Amino acid sequence: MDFFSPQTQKFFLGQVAAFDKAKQKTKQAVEQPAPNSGTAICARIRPLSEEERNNHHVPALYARTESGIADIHELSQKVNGRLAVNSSSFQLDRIYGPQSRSDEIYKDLVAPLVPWAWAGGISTLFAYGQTGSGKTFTIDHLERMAAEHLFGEMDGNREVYAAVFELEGNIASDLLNDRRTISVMEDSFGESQLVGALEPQVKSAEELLDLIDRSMKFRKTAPTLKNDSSSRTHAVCRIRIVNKDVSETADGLLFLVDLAGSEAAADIKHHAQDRMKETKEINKSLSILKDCIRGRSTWYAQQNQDPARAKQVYIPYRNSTLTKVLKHVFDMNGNRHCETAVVSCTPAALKAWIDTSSGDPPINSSILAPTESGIQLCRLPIGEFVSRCLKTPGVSEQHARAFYYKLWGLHIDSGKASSGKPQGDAPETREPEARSLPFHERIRAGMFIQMKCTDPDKEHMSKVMIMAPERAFDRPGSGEPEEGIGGSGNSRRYVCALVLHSPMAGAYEVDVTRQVVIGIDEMEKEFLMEYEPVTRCYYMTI
Ligand SMILES: Nc1ncnc2c1ncn2[C@@H]1O[C@H](COP(=O)(O)OP(=O)(O)OP(=O)(O)O)[C@@H](O)[C@H]1O
Repeated sequence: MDFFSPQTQKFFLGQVAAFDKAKQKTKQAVEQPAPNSGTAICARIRPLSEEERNNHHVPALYARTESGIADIHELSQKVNGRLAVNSSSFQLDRIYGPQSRSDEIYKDLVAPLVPWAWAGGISTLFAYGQTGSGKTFTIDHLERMAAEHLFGEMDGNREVYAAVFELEGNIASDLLNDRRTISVMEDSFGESQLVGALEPQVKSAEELLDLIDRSMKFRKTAPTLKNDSSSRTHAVCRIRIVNKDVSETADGLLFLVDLAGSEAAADIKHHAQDRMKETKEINKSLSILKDCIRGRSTWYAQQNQDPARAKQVYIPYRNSTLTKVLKHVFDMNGNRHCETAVVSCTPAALKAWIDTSSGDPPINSSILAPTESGIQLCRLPIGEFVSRCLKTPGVSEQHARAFYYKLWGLHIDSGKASSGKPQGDAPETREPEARSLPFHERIRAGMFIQMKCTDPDKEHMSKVMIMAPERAFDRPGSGEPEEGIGGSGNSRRYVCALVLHSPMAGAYEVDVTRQVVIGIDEMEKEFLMEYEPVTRCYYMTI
C-alpha cells in the first residue's frame, strides 16, 4: 500500500474487480483451516480512516462473510518496474467486514469462552495484527462485554480476581503495581505462575473495568506511522475464577491478550535505534507465537491421523515469556482443557512467506503447502516439491528448484545460528584491519551493499548481497583471472541477490532467485546485517 496514488489505485481496483469476476467463474484455491483444534481463528477488518481515504488507500482485504473467506490483494512492483497485484484467499472460521459490530464478534467468539472459564476451564482470546489495525479497539469492547457477562449472567458462587501485566521482550511488568517487574515461572504441577503480581479481587463489572482502565494508562505506547498512540508491548489481562461451591475444582482462567502491533516495513524507515530494537523484539515474540500456533495445529492434524507422530511435534512455547504465560494453550501434554479464539487482521502463515518470496510469478502457496509447516516442506522429496510448484502457471522447473534451495538455505542458516555459530560476517568477528580498508577493496561473497539510487520508486530494490564476480559465470578460459574475488579497477562487476523488505517490520530477506549484475561504480557503501534465526530474516546491525 506504500506507493498508492490515484493511478495505482485505479490499477489495483481493476485487478481486484477482475479477481472477483474470475472467482465467480472458477473454483479458487482457498487455504483450508486446521481441523478442529479448540481454536477459532477469525479476522476483523476495520473501516478505512479518513486519513487513509484521503491518501488514496483502498481496502486490500475483502470479506466473504457467509463462507468465512478472506481475499487478500497485494500491490507490488516487479524488478522491471511494472505493477502487479498478487491475490490469495484464506478460509477462516469467521470473518467480519468493516461494518461489523463488536457485539456480533462477542456473541460468536467470546461468549462461549466465559462459561468455559466459569466452569474451571482455561479460555484465551488474542487480538493479533499490524499496528493501527484495531486490536486495542476490539479487545477493549470485548472486555467490557465479558465483564458484564461474568457478573451479570453467570450462576454459582465464585470469587473473581484480576491481574493485568505487559510483556516487553522477556520482561513482564505489573500494570496494577507501578510497572514493577514480575517473574513468570512454572510450578511443580507444570502450571505458569506470575510471581510478584498483584491480583485484587473484583466484585462487579464496574470494578473490573475500572481496574483494566487504570492499568492501561501504564501501558507503554509510542507513535507509529499508523497509530499516534500505538501499544508497543503485549498486554495480558488474566481473570481467575475461584469456585466456592466445589472446593476441589481447579480455578478457571480467562486470558484477554492485546498483542503489540507489528509494523509494515516501509513504516519504520525513520525509527531510531531503540525503536528498531523494540520492533525486533516484537517480531521475535510474534514469530515464536506463530510457530507455537502452527505447532499446535500440526499436533492436532497428526493426532487425528497418527497419534505416535503427534508426540514428535515440537512446540517451542518456552522460547518467549509471552508463550510461557500462555503455556496452557501450547503444552499438548497439559491436563487442563482450553478454548482459544484469535481475532486477526492479517492471517499470516508460511503461505504468506511463499507468496512474497517465491519469485515471479509467485508459487501458489495453497498448492505447494496445503498443510505443511516450513520444516515439513523442506523434508518433501525434491521431485514432489518441484511437481507441486509446476502446478502454478508460468513456473519453470529451474524456478521451482531455485526456490527449493532458497528454503533449504534458510533452514540450514537457522540451524547454524541456533547452534551458536555466528552467521555470515558478524561485525565482532571481522578483522579490524580489514574494516579499515574501503569497502570496494574487500568485496567478497555475502557482503551487503547499498547501491547508488536516485529513483525513489526503485529504492526498495537498491540493497543487494554479493554472490560472485560476473566472470565466475563466464565459460572457462574466457578471460584472464583478476586479482582477488572480483578483480580490480572500476570495471569489476558482480552478480548480486536482491535484499528485499520482508513482510515483517524491520526485517529483510535475501532473494537469491532475483539477481542483478552491478559494477563497483554503482555501489555506494557496505552495510551490515545480522541473521535472526527465530524470524528467519536479516536485520540491520545496530
Ligand atoms: N472497528 C473499528 N471501527 C471504527 N474505528 C476503529 C475500528 N477499529 C479500530 N478503529 C480505530 O482505528 C484506530 C487504531 O485502532 P487501535 O488503536 O485499536 O489499533 P491497534 O491495532 O491496537 O494498534 P497498535 O498495535 O498500534 O496499538 C483507532 O483510532 C481506533 O479507534
